Amino acid sequence: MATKEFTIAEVAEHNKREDLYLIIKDEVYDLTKFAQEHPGGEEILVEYAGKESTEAFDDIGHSQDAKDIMKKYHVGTIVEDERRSNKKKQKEEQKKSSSSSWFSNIKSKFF
Ligand code: HEM
Repeated sequence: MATKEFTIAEVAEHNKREDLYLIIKDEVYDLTKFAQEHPGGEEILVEYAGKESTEAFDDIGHSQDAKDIMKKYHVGTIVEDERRSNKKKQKEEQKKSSSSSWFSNIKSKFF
């Protein structure tokens, strides 16, 4: 089955309780129906609606059960260019973070 590809901006439009998508590890989930049943509560999912939620998901240490449930709500994948696993993008982000060191932050305040 071909999976649908989404841009991050497209997922961001599904940011409401009645229309709730999340990104976890470059995969897109439609949790509109599941949110009410979520053992961690509906509110937390609404808070992350339309957003990248990988760290939040991993930090909780979700069980294998949770990982099985999420497969049911999978609706697609992030387009290759915007994936976190995209090596080119990782390099660009490294560059970005190294150029915003404490020194360049201070420098930019003065010059
Ligand atoms: C597809 C996405 C998700 C599924 C299927 C899911 C499913 C579950 C399940 C089954 C549990 C019960 C505990 C367990 O089995 O691990 C749980 C707990 C929880 N989840 Fe999620 N979850 C999802 C996404 C998220 C996200 C994105 C967050 C945070 C922003 C979150 C926050 C929590 C919290 C706070 C708990 C309660 C943990 C506790 O009581 O100790 N969940 N979730």
